[in-house]
Amino acid sequence: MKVPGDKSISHRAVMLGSIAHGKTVIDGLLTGDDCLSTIDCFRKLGVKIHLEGDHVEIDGKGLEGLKEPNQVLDVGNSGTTIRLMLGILSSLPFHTTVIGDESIAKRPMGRVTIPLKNMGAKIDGREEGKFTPLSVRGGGLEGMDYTSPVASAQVKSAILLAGLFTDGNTSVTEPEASRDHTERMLQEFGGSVQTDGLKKTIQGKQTLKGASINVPGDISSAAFFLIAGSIIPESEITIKNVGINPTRTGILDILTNMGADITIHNVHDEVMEPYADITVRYSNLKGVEISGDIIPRLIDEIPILALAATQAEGVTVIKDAAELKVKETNRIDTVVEELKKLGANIEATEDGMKIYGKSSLHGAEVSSHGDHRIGMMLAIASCLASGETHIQNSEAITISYPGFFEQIEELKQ
Ligand SMILES: O=C(O)C1=C[C@@H](OP(=O)(O)O)[C@@H](O)[C@H](O)C1
Ligand SMILES: C=C(OP(=O)(O)O)C(=O)O
Repeated sequence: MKVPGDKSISHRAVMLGSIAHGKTVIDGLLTGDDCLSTIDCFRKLGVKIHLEGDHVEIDGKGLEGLKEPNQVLDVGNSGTTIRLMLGILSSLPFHTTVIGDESIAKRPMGRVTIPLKNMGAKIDGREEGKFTPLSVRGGGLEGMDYTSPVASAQVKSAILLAGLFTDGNTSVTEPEASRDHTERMLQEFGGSVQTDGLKKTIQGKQTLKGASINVPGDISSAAFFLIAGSIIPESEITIKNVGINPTRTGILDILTNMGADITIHNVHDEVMEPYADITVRYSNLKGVEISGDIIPRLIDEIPILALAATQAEGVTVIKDAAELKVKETNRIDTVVEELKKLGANIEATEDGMKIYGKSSLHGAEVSSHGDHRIGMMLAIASCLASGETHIQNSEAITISYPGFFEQIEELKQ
Protein backbone atom coordinates (compact mmCIF):
# COMPACT_ATOMS: atom_id res chain seq x y z
CA MET A 1 0.00 0.00 0.00
CA LYS A 2 0.88 3.69 -0.15
CA VAL A 3 -0.18 6.36 2.32
CA PRO A 4 -0.99 9.98 1.35
CA GLY A 5 1.68 12.69 1.22
CA ASP A 6 3.34 14.03 4.34
CA LYS A 7 1.21 16.75 5.96
CA SER A 8 4.09 18.80 7.39
CA ILE A 9 5.97 18.78 4.07
CA SER A 10 2.81 19.56 2.06
CA HIS A 11 2.00 22.69 4.14
CA ARG A 12 5.56 23.95 3.79
CA ALA A 13 5.71 23.31 0.03
CA VAL A 14 2.56 25.41 -0.51
CA MET A 15 3.79 28.20 1.78
CA LEU A 16 7.32 28.44 0.39
CA GLY A 17 6.00 28.19 -3.18
CA SER A 18 3.67 31.10 -2.40
CA ILE A 19 6.46 33.40 -1.20
CA ALA A 20 9.11 32.33 -3.75
CA HIS A 21 9.72 33.92 -7.14
CA GLY A 22 8.76 31.79 -10.14
CA LYS A 23 6.92 28.54 -10.62
CA THR A 24 6.71 25.82 -7.98
CA VAL A 25 5.48 22.34 -8.87
CA ILE A 26 4.47 19.92 -6.12
CA ASP A 27 3.68 16.23 -6.65
CA GLY A 28 2.15 13.95 -4.06
CA LEU A 29 0.61 16.78 -2.01
CA LEU A 30 -1.65 15.66 0.82
CA THR A 31 -5.16 16.78 -0.10
CA GLY A 32 -6.46 16.41 3.47
CA ASP A 33 -8.57 19.26 4.84
CA ASP A 34 -5.64 20.85 6.72
CA CYS A 35 -3.54 21.33 3.57
CA LEU A 36 -6.60 22.56 1.67
CA SER A 37 -6.93 25.22 4.41
CA THR A 38 -3.34 26.33 3.71
CA ILE A 39 -4.08 26.57 -0.03
CA ASP A 40 -7.28 28.53 0.68
CA CYS A 41 -5.48 31.06 2.93
CA PHE A 42 -2.70 31.71 0.39
CA ARG A 43 -5.23 32.06 -2.43
CA LYS A 44 -6.99 34.71 -0.31
CA LEU A 45 -3.61 36.45 -0.04
CA GLY A 46 -3.62 36.71 -3.85
CA VAL A 47 -1.41 33.72 -4.78
CA LYS A 48 -2.42 31.72 -7.89
CA ILE A 49 -2.44 28.05 -6.89
CA HIS A 50 -3.63 25.41 -9.33
CA LEU A 51 -4.54 22.05 -7.75
CA GLU A 52 -5.37 18.92 -9.73
CA GLY A 53 -5.47 15.65 -7.79
CA ASP A 54 -2.25 15.68 -5.76
CA HIS A 55 -0.40 17.85 -8.32
CA VAL A 56 0.01 21.55 -7.57
CA GLU A 57 1.37 24.46 -9.58
CA ILE A 58 2.03 27.79 -7.88
CA ASP A 59 2.73 31.01 -9.69
CA GLY A 60 5.04 32.62 -7.12
CA LYS A 61 5.55 36.39 -7.18
CA GLY A 62 7.64 36.60 -4.02
CA LEU A 63 6.55 38.02 -0.68
CA GLU A 64 5.80 41.35 -2.42
CA GLY A 65 3.23 39.51 -4.57
CA LEU A 66 0.99 38.85 -1.54
CA LYS A 67 -1.99 41.25 -1.16
CA GLU A 68 -4.07 42.43 1.78
CA PRO A 69 -7.04 40.02 1.80
CA ASN A 70 -10.61 41.36 1.85
CA GLN A 71 -11.79 38.33 3.83
CA VAL A 72 -10.71 36.61 7.04
CA LEU A 73 -8.18 33.79 6.69
CA ASP A 74 -9.75 30.60 8.08
CA VAL A 75 -7.25 27.86 9.00
CA GLY A 76 -10.00 25.36 9.91
CA ASN A 77 -8.53 22.71 12.23
CA SER A 78 -4.88 23.22 11.29
CA GLY A 79 -2.32 24.25 13.90
CA THR A 80 0.51 24.06 11.37
CA THR A 81 -1.29 26.44 8.99
CA ILE A 82 -1.95 29.12 11.57
CA ARG A 83 1.42 29.04 13.35
CA LEU A 84 3.62 28.95 10.23
CA MET A 85 1.44 31.47 8.40
CA LEU A 86 1.68 33.87 11.36
CA GLY A 87 5.45 33.93 10.76
CA ILE A 88 4.86 34.99 7.14
CA LEU A 89 2.04 37.45 7.93
CA SER A 90 4.32 39.15 10.45
CA SER A 91 6.52 40.30 7.55
CA LEU A 92 3.67 41.70 5.47
CA PRO A 93 2.92 45.43 5.78
CA PHE A 94 -0.86 45.03 5.83
CA HIS A 95 -3.73 43.81 7.97
CA THR A 96 -5.04 40.24 8.20
CA THR A 97 -7.55 38.54 10.48
CA VAL A 98 -7.02 34.86 11.22
CA ILE A 99 -9.59 32.45 12.61
CA GLY A 100 -10.02 28.68 12.92
CA ASP A 101 -12.46 26.10 14.27
CA GLU A 102 -13.45 25.39 17.91
CA SER A 103 -10.35 23.26 18.46
CA ILE A 104 -8.00 25.97 17.12
CA ALA A 105 -9.70 28.48 19.45
CA LYS A 106 -8.45 26.43 22.43
CA ARG A 107 -4.87 25.97 21.19
CA PRO A 108 -2.13 28.27 22.51
CA MET A 109 -0.96 30.85 19.97
CA GLY A 110 1.10 32.91 22.47
CA ARG A 111 4.02 30.53 21.83
CA VAL A 112 4.32 32.14 18.37
CA THR A 113 2.64 35.54 18.78
CA ILE A 114 4.85 36.58 21.75
CA PRO A 115 8.19 36.03 19.95
CA LEU A 116 6.78 37.50 16.70
CA LYS A 117 5.67 40.61 18.63
CA ASN A 118 9.19 40.82 20.04
CA MET A 119 10.47 40.94 16.46
CA GLY A 120 8.17 43.91 15.81
CA ALA A 121 4.91 42.43 14.45
CA LYS A 122 1.66 44.01 15.66
CA ILE A 123 -0.57 41.14 16.71
CA ASP A 124 -3.72 41.41 18.77
CA GLY A 125 -6.51 38.99 19.58
CA ARG A 126 -8.28 37.22 22.40
CA GLU A 127 -6.34 37.37 25.70
CA GLU A 128 -3.88 39.90 24.21
CA GLY A 129 -3.14 37.80 21.16
CA LYS A 130 -2.72 34.42 22.85
CA PHE A 131 -5.82 32.84 21.23
CA THR A 132 -7.83 33.20 17.99
CA PRO A 133 -9.37 35.28 16.51
CA LEU A 134 -6.11 37.12 15.81
CA SER A 135 -5.39 40.24 13.84
CA VAL A 136 -1.95 40.93 12.42
CA ARG A 137 -0.27 43.98 10.96
CA GLY A 138 3.27 43.08 10.00
CA GLY A 139 6.36 44.62 8.46
CA GLY A 140 9.55 46.24 9.73
CA LEU A 141 10.72 43.21 11.71
CA GLU A 142 14.08 42.96 13.41
CA GLY A 143 16.06 39.74 13.79
CA MET A 144 16.40 38.20 17.26
CA ASP A 145 17.96 35.38 19.23
CA TYR A 146 15.12 33.33 20.72
CA THR A 147 15.22 30.42 23.16
CA SER A 148 11.98 28.47 22.88
CA PRO A 149 10.60 26.84 26.04
CA VAL A 150 9.03 24.04 23.92
CA ALA A 151 10.41 21.64 21.30
CA SER A 152 7.96 22.67 18.58
CA ALA A 153 8.60 22.74 14.84
CA GLN A 154 5.65 25.10 14.48
CA VAL A 155 7.26 27.66 16.80
CA LYS A 156 10.72 27.21 15.25
CA SER A 157 9.34 27.47 11.70
CA ALA A 158 7.19 30.56 12.40
CA ILE A 159 10.23 32.42 13.73
CA LEU A 160 12.56 31.24 10.93
CA LEU A 161 9.98 32.27 8.29
CA ALA A 162 9.65 35.70 9.92
CA GLY A 163 13.46 35.93 10.04
CA LEU A 164 13.69 35.31 6.30
CA PHE A 165 12.57 38.87 5.54
CA THR A 166 14.21 40.87 8.36
CA ASP A 167 17.44 42.82 8.52
CA GLY A 168 20.11 40.79 10.29
CA ASN A 169 20.09 37.27 11.65
CA THR A 170 17.39 35.39 13.56
CA SER A 171 18.13 32.35 15.75
CA VAL A 172 15.89 29.85 17.50
CA THR A 173 17.19 27.40 20.10
CA GLU A 174 14.96 24.50 21.18
CA PRO A 175 15.16 22.29 24.29
CA GLU A 176 15.08 19.16 22.06
CA ALA A 177 15.21 18.70 18.31
CA SER A 178 11.85 19.01 16.51
CA ARG A 179 11.12 18.07 12.88
CA ASP A 180 13.39 19.93 10.44
CA HIS A 181 11.27 20.04 7.27
CA THR A 182 11.31 23.86 7.08
CA GLU A 183 15.12 23.96 7.20
CA ARG A 184 15.44 21.26 4.51
CA MET A 185 12.83 22.80 2.25
CA LEU A 186 14.26 26.32 2.48
CA GLN A 187 17.44 24.90 0.92
CA GLU A 188 15.42 23.41 -1.91
CA PHE A 189 14.03 26.91 -2.61
CA GLY A 190 17.54 28.40 -2.70
CA GLY A 191 17.55 29.68 0.89
CA SER A 192 19.75 28.59 3.78
CA VAL A 193 19.58 27.91 7.51
CA GLN A 194 22.65 27.27 9.70
CA THR A 195 22.53 24.53 12.32
CA ASP A 196 24.64 24.58 15.46
CA GLY A 197 23.36 21.78 17.69
CA LEU A 198 19.86 22.80 18.76
CA LYS A 199 20.34 26.35 17.49
CA LYS A 200 19.06 27.27 14.02
CA THR A 201 20.04 30.59 12.45
CA ILE A 202 18.59 32.24 9.37
CA GLN A 203 20.00 35.26 7.58
CA GLY A 204 17.52 37.98 6.68
CA LYS A 205 16.66 39.37 3.23
CA GLN A 206 16.90 36.06 1.39
CA THR A 207 15.11 35.62 -1.92
CA LEU A 208 13.53 32.24 -2.61
CA LYS A 209 13.21 30.69 -6.06
CA GLY A 210 10.40 28.35 -7.14
CA ALA A 211 11.20 24.62 -6.81
CA SER A 212 10.00 21.12 -7.74
CA ILE A 213 8.92 19.15 -4.70
CA ASN A 214 8.01 15.45 -4.45
CA VAL A 215 6.21 14.81 -1.20
CA PRO A 216 6.94 11.37 0.37
CA GLY A 217 4.26 9.36 2.20
CA ASP A 218 3.47 10.56 5.72
CA ILE A 219 5.09 8.38 8.41
CA SER A 220 2.46 9.66 10.86
CA SER A 221 -0.23 8.15 8.59
CA ALA A 222 1.84 5.00 7.96
CA ALA A 223 2.03 4.57 11.76
CA PHE A 224 -1.62 3.41 11.88
CA PHE A 225 -0.81 0.53 9.53
CA LEU A 226 2.57 -0.26 11.09
CA ILE A 227 0.72 -0.86 14.33
CA ALA A 228 -2.25 -2.62 12.69
CA GLY A 229 0.26 -5.02 11.09
CA SER A 230 2.06 -5.57 14.41
CA ILE A 231 -1.03 -6.34 16.51
CA ILE A 232 -3.50 -8.07 14.18
CA PRO A 233 -2.56 -11.78 13.94
CA GLU A 234 -1.30 -13.08 10.58
CA SER A 235 -0.80 -9.60 9.12
CA GLU A 236 1.94 -8.60 6.71
CA ILE A 237 1.85 -5.09 5.23
CA THR A 238 4.35 -3.25 3.02
CA ILE A 239 4.01 0.53 2.81
CA LYS A 240 5.88 2.12 -0.07
CA ASN A 241 7.63 5.52 -0.26
CA VAL A 242 7.30 6.52 3.39
CA GLY A 243 9.26 9.58 4.55
CA ILE A 244 12.01 8.52 6.99
CA ASN A 245 13.43 11.90 8.01
CA PRO A 246 15.26 11.06 11.29
CA THR A 247 13.36 13.81 13.15
CA ARG A 248 10.17 11.79 12.47
CA THR A 249 11.20 8.14 12.93
CA GLY A 250 10.79 7.78 16.71
CA ILE A 251 7.87 5.43 15.96
CA LEU A 252 10.22 2.97 14.19
CA ASP A 253 12.68 3.04 17.10
CA ILE A 254 9.96 2.41 19.69
CA LEU A 255 8.23 -0.35 17.71
CA THR A 256 11.61 -2.05 17.30
CA ASN A 257 12.21 -1.78 21.09
CA MET A 258 8.76 -3.30 21.62
CA GLY A 259 9.82 -6.32 19.55
CA ALA A 260 7.94 -5.48 16.35
CA ASP A 261 8.97 -7.23 13.14
CA ILE A 262 9.83 -4.25 10.90
CA THR A 263 12.10 -4.08 7.86
CA ILE A 264 13.10 -0.93 6.04
CA HIS A 265 14.11 -1.42 2.41
CA ASN A 266 14.60 0.54 -0.85
CA VAL A 267 16.04 3.47 1.09
CA HIS A 268 16.30 6.66 -1.01
CA ASP A 269 18.70 8.89 0.88
CA GLU A 270 17.56 12.18 -0.66
CA VAL A 271 19.01 15.33 0.92
CA MET A 272 15.64 17.03 0.72
CA GLU A 273 13.65 14.23 2.42
CA PRO A 274 14.73 10.55 2.62
CA TYR A 275 12.11 7.84 2.04
CA ALA A 276 11.86 4.04 1.98
CA ASP A 277 9.51 1.06 1.86
CA ILE A 278 8.59 -0.43 5.23
CA THR A 279 7.34 -3.98 5.83
CA VAL A 280 5.70 -5.04 9.08
CA ARG A 281 4.58 -8.48 10.23
CA TYR A 282 2.52 -9.53 13.24
CA SER A 283 4.64 -10.23 16.35
CA ASN A 284 4.44 -10.40 20.12
CA LEU A 285 5.10 -6.95 21.57
CA LYS A 286 6.40 -6.04 25.02
CA GLY A 287 5.81 -2.89 27.08
CA VAL A 288 8.48 -0.15 27.07
CA GLU A 289 9.13 3.33 28.47
CA ILE A 290 8.69 6.21 26.01
CA SER A 291 10.18 9.46 27.34
CA GLY A 292 12.75 12.21 26.90
CA ASP A 293 14.01 13.57 23.61
CA ILE A 294 12.32 10.88 21.51
CA ILE A 295 8.92 12.49 22.30
CA PRO A 296 9.10 15.25 19.61
CA ARG A 297 10.15 12.54 17.12
CA LEU A 298 6.87 10.66 17.61
CA ILE A 299 4.47 13.15 19.20
CA ASP A 300 1.59 12.58 16.73
CA GLU A 301 2.01 8.79 16.93
CA ILE A 302 1.34 8.53 20.68
CA PRO A 303 -2.41 7.79 20.30
CA ILE A 304 -1.71 4.78 18.05
CA LEU A 305 1.29 3.73 20.19
CA ALA A 306 -1.08 3.63 23.17
CA LEU A 307 -3.20 1.11 21.26
CA ALA A 308 -0.06 -0.95 20.50
CA ALA A 309 0.74 -0.90 24.23
CA THR A 310 -2.66 -2.45 25.09
CA GLN A 311 -1.48 -5.49 23.06
CA ALA A 312 2.03 -5.64 24.56
CA GLU A 313 3.05 -7.84 27.51
CA GLY A 314 3.78 -5.74 30.61
CA VAL A 315 3.56 -2.04 31.31
CA THR A 316 4.18 0.83 28.87
CA VAL A 317 4.92 4.20 30.46
CA ILE A 318 4.71 7.39 28.37
CA LYS A 319 6.32 10.43 30.04
CA ASP A 320 7.41 13.99 29.11
CA ALA A 321 4.50 14.28 26.69
CA ALA A 322 2.48 17.19 28.18
CA GLU A 323 2.41 18.72 24.65
CA LEU A 324 -0.33 16.15 23.92
CA LYS A 325 -2.70 18.32 25.98
CA VAL A 326 -2.59 21.15 23.39
CA LYS A 327 -3.19 19.19 20.19
CA GLU A 328 -6.55 18.96 18.34
CA THR A 329 -7.88 17.55 21.63
CA ASN A 330 -6.22 16.88 24.97
CA ARG A 331 -4.82 13.62 23.61
CA ILE A 332 -3.92 12.24 27.04
CA ASP A 333 -7.56 12.49 28.12
CA THR A 334 -9.17 11.45 24.84
CA VAL A 335 -6.90 8.41 24.34
CA VAL A 336 -7.48 7.20 27.91
CA GLU A 337 -11.25 7.82 27.84
CA GLU A 338 -11.85 6.09 24.51
CA LEU A 339 -9.48 3.12 24.94
CA LYS A 340 -11.08 2.39 28.34
CA LYS A 341 -14.46 2.05 26.61
CA LEU A 342 -12.93 -0.73 24.46
CA GLY A 343 -11.63 -2.57 27.56
CA ALA A 344 -8.04 -1.27 27.81
CA ASN A 345 -6.27 -1.04 31.17
CA ILE A 346 -4.91 2.50 30.85
CA GLU A 347 -4.53 5.53 33.10
CA ALA A 348 -3.63 9.18 32.53
CA THR A 349 -0.62 10.72 34.30
CA GLU A 350 0.49 14.36 34.57
CA ASP A 351 2.57 14.24 31.37
CA GLY A 352 1.58 11.02 29.65
CA MET A 353 -0.07 7.70 30.40
CA LYS A 354 0.45 4.16 31.75
CA ILE A 355 -0.88 1.18 29.84
CA TYR A 356 -1.03 -2.33 31.31
CA GLY A 357 -1.05 -5.11 28.67
CA LYS A 358 -2.18 -7.28 27.32
CA SER A 359 -5.98 -6.68 27.14
CA SER A 360 -8.66 -8.24 24.95
CA LEU A 361 -10.55 -5.36 23.41
CA HIS A 362 -14.30 -5.40 22.76
CA GLY A 363 -16.49 -3.23 20.53
CA ALA A 364 -18.20 -0.13 21.99
CA GLU A 365 -19.66 3.30 21.16
CA VAL A 366 -16.65 5.59 20.94
CA SER A 367 -15.85 9.08 19.63
CA SER A 368 -13.02 10.78 17.79
CA HIS A 369 -13.89 14.00 19.69
CA GLY A 370 -13.30 15.64 16.28
CA ASP A 371 -9.60 14.64 16.39
CA HIS A 372 -8.39 12.82 13.24
CA ARG A 373 -5.67 10.84 15.00
CA ILE A 374 -8.05 9.64 17.74
CA GLY A 375 -10.55 8.59 15.04
CA MET A 376 -7.92 6.56 13.13
CA MET A 377 -6.57 4.94 16.30
CA LEU A 378 -10.12 3.83 17.19
CA ALA A 379 -10.68 2.49 13.69
CA ILE A 380 -7.56 0.28 13.95
CA ALA A 381 -8.64 -0.77 17.47
CA SER A 382 -12.03 -1.79 16.07
CA CYS A 383 -10.33 -4.17 13.60
CA LEU A 384 -8.91 -6.04 16.59
CA ALA A 385 -11.85 -5.71 19.01
CA SER A 386 -14.56 -8.37 19.23
CA GLY A 387 -18.04 -7.26 18.09
CA GLU A 388 -18.96 -3.92 16.54
CA THR A 389 -17.47 -0.53 17.25
CA HIS A 390 -19.30 2.69 16.35
CA ILE A 391 -17.05 5.74 15.97
CA GLN A 392 -18.79 9.10 16.36
CA ASN A 393 -17.36 12.05 14.38
CA SER A 394 -15.23 9.77 12.23
CA GLU A 395 -15.38 12.36 9.42
CA ALA A 396 -12.55 14.21 11.24
CA ILE A 397 -10.18 11.65 9.66
CA THR A 398 -10.18 13.59 6.36
CA ILE A 399 -8.06 16.26 8.11
CA SER A 400 -4.94 14.18 7.40
CA TYR A 401 -6.04 10.96 5.67
CA PRO A 402 -8.66 11.06 2.91
CA GLY A 403 -9.45 7.48 1.81
CA PHE A 404 -8.45 5.90 5.15
CA PHE A 405 -11.49 3.59 5.54
CA GLU A 406 -11.31 2.47 1.89
CA GLN A 407 -7.69 1.41 2.44
CA ILE A 408 -8.61 -0.58 5.55
CA GLU A 409 -11.28 -2.42 3.55
CA GLU A 410 -8.76 -3.22 0.78
CA LEU A 411 -6.25 -4.60 3.31
CA LYS A 412 -8.90 -6.87 4.84
CA GLN A 413 -9.44 -8.67 1.50
O1 LIG B 1 5.49 21.58 12.16
C1 LIG B 1 4.66 20.69 11.90
O2 LIG B 1 4.33 20.39 10.73
C2 LIG B 1 4.06 19.94 13.04
C3 LIG B 1 4.64 20.00 14.27
C4 LIG B 1 4.11 19.30 15.47
O3 LIG B 1 3.50 20.27 16.30
P1 LIG B 1 4.32 21.19 17.34
O4 LIG B 1 5.17 22.11 16.57
O5 LIG B 1 3.25 21.92 18.10
O6 LIG B 1 5.08 20.24 18.19
C5 LIG B 1 3.10 18.23 15.10
O7 LIG B 1 2.39 17.81 16.24
C6 LIG B 1 2.13 18.71 14.04
O8 LIG B 1 1.26 17.66 13.66
C7 LIG B 1 2.85 19.14 12.78
C1 LIG C 1 -1.17 18.12 15.85
C2 LIG C 1 -1.46 17.92 14.58
O1 LIG C 1 -1.58 18.90 13.60
P1 LIG C 1 -1.70 20.48 13.72
O2 LIG C 1 -0.90 20.94 14.89
O3 LIG C 1 -1.22 20.99 12.40
O4 LIG C 1 -3.18 20.79 13.90
C3 LIG C 1 -1.60 16.54 14.06
O5 LIG C 1 -1.71 16.39 12.83
O6 LIG C 1 -1.62 15.56 14.83
